[in-house]
Amino acid sequence: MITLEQPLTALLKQWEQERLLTPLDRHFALQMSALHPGSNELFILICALLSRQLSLQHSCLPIEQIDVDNPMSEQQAQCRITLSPQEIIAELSRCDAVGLAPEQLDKPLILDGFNLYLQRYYQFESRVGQQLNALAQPIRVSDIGASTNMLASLFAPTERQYDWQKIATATALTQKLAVITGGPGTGKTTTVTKLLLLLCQQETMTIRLVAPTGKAAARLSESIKASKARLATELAPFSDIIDLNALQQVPEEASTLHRLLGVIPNSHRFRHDSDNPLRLDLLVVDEASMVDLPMMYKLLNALPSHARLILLGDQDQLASVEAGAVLADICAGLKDRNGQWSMRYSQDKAALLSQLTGTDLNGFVSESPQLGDSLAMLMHSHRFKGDAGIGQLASAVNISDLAAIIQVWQRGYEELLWIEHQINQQANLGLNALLERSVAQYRHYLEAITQAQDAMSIIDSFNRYRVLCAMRAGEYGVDGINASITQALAKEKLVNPATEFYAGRPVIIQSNDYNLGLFNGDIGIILPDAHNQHRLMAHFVQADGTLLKVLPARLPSHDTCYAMTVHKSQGSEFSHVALVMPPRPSVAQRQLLTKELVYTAITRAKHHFTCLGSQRVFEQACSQATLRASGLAKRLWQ
Ligand SMILES: Nc1ncnc2c1ncn2[C@@H]1O[C@H](COP(=O)(O)OP(=O)(O)OP(=O)(O)O)[C@@H](O)[C@H]1O
Repeated sequence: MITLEQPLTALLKQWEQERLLTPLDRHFALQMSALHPGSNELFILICALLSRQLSLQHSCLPIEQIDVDNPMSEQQAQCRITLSPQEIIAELSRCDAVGLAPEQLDKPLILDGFNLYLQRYYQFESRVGQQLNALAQPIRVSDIGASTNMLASLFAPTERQYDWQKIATATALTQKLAVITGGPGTGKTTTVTKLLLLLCQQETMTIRLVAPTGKAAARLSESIKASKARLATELAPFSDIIDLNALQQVPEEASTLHRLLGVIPNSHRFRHDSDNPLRLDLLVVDEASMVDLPMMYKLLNALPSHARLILLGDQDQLASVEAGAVLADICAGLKDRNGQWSMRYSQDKAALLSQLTGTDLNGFVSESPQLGDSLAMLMHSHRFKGDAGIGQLASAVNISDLAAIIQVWQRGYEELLWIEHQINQQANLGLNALLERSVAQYRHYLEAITQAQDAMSIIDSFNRYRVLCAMRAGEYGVDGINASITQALAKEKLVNPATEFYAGRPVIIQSNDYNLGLFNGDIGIILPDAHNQHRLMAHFVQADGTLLKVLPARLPSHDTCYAMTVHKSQGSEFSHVALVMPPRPSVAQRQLLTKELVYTAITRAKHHFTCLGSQRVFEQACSQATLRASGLAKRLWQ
C-alpha cells in the first residue's frame, strides 16, 4: 500500500524540518492516528497531505492529483504509494474517520468524489455552493419600459458593440445575486452607483457597502462619493427621467465585513448569523477576490433570505490570503477551453437583457447557463487607455504572453521602469538604484513633516509611493527591504531611527484591535501631535476619512511599512509602485511568484510602475498561474 525508506513518524519529522510540512500538519496527522486506533500508514500520510493542502490555502485534497511515486514532492522521494487513485479512495472509504458525502457528514474527514475535505471545509464549500445557487434567481422587473428608459439615460450610446457597464447594471437589476467583475478602472464602482441610483428610485431599501479590509472600505467610500458627484453633473440633462434626489439615498459609507457581521471578541463566530440575520435589503461587497471561503460562508449565512447580494472584484487578482478562491470559482464557468471569457446566459435572460439594454445578446445564450445569468464582466478599462504601458503590461501578464511582456518592456514607456539585479562582490547595484529612487520618493512626505504640514496631507503624500515585495522574509522580502530603506533614509538624515518610534516611521497593523478601532492592514505614520509637538502619536486615516491618533505604545502588533507585501496591498492604489522580486528565489519562494501576484502589483500603480528583478524570474512568475484545489467551481457550474 505504501513503501517507506524510514518509519513514517521519522519521515514526518524530517519533512517538517525540511519545511515541506508545518508543525501543525505533522501534529494533525499524528493526532488523527491517535484518535482512530488501527489507522494505517496510508491514512496518516493522507492526513498530513490534507493538512498541508489547507496550509497552502487549498480547500481540499484532490486524490487524483497526489503524485503516488513521490507524494511529498521531496528531493529524494523516500515514500511511495503503491495504489491507484481509485484504490486510495476505496481504502479511505473503509476508514472509520472518513465519511462519504453527501450522507455521512458526521465524520472528521469527508470524501466527496475524488476530493477529500476536513469536515469544516466541506461544510463551508457545500453551503457556499448551495447558497450562491439559491441566490442566483431572477427578480421580476415591474415596468420594463421605464427601466429601459432609465438605462438609456444613465448610459450614453457608445461606439463599442457592447456597453458592458449597461449590461451589468441590467443584470444586477434583474437578478438577486449579481457578480460584477473586471480589471482596474473598468467602472465597477461607476456601474454599481448607477445601479443603486436606479434601485433607489424604484423603492426604499436598506443598502450596506462593505469591503474585506479597512483600507478597501475607505477606498470604496471615496470612489462612491466621487462617482455620485460625477453622476449629479452628467445626469442633470435627464432630470425628467431620473430623479437625481434619489442619489442622496445611495450610501457612501462603507465598513469592513468584520464590522458588518459584528465581531465577538475571542471567537470565530459573529453576532450576525442565520439565527440573527443582518438587517438590510441589499449588500454590496467590494474587492470580493479577497474574501476567503470561511468568510463567504459566514457572510452568506448572515444574509436575510429576501436580500440582494452584489459582489464586485477582479477575478484575476491574487486569491484570498486564507483558503479558497471564491471569486475565481464563481467566474470559472465563463472561461472556455482556450482561456477566453464569454458570457453564458439562459434564453430568457438574454432576451430580457437585450430588451433592457437595446443590445442583441442572443449570441451568448447557453444551454446550461447555471450561474451565468448572475454574472457580468466589464471588459474595457477607462483607467488604462489602450496604448498605456501599465495597462498593456498588466494585460500581457494576465494572459502569460511572454512575447508581449518583453515587447511592452522594450517599448520604453516613461511610466515603466525595469531595474535588473546586478550583484557583484560588494553590492547589488540594482538594489542600490531602487533604494536611491525610494529615498527620492519618500523624501516628499518626510520633508512635509519638518515643515509641520497637517497629518492628512503628510499621509496623502506618503501614500503616493509604495514598495511591494513578493514575500515577508529575507533580504528581498518586506523585512529586508524595510531595513534597507530605513538605513538609506537615515543616511540622508531624513529619519532618525535611534528609537523604535521616530517621526516619519510608517507602520502597518498586523492584527485587529476593536477597542482602538485598528484593523489588520491599516497603515499609519508616527508624527508629532499637532497639540503637543513633543509627543509622538501614530496617525491613521479611518474609513470615514477622519483622523485617528493612537499612542505608539498602545499599537497592536505592527511592522514598518516603507515596503509591504503584494498581498497586503490589495484594495489599495498608489501613484507609483515599485515591485521587488528576489534574484534567486528558493523553491518555496518560487511557488509564491505567480502571474496573479505580478498582475496585482502592477495594477496597484496608477501612473508609474518600477520592477527590481531578474528577467528570468519575472518570466517564470508570469508563466505560473495560481491553482487552488477546490470543488466550488464544480458545484456552481456542473
Ligand atoms: N463609461 C465610462 N466612460 C468614461 N469614463 C469612465 C466610464 N466608466 C468609468 N469611467 C472612469 O474610469 C475611472 C474608473 O472607474 P471606477 O472607479 O468606476 O472603476 P473601478 O472598476 O471601480 O476601478 P477600481 O479598479 O479602481 O476599483 C473613473 O475615473 C471613472 O470616471
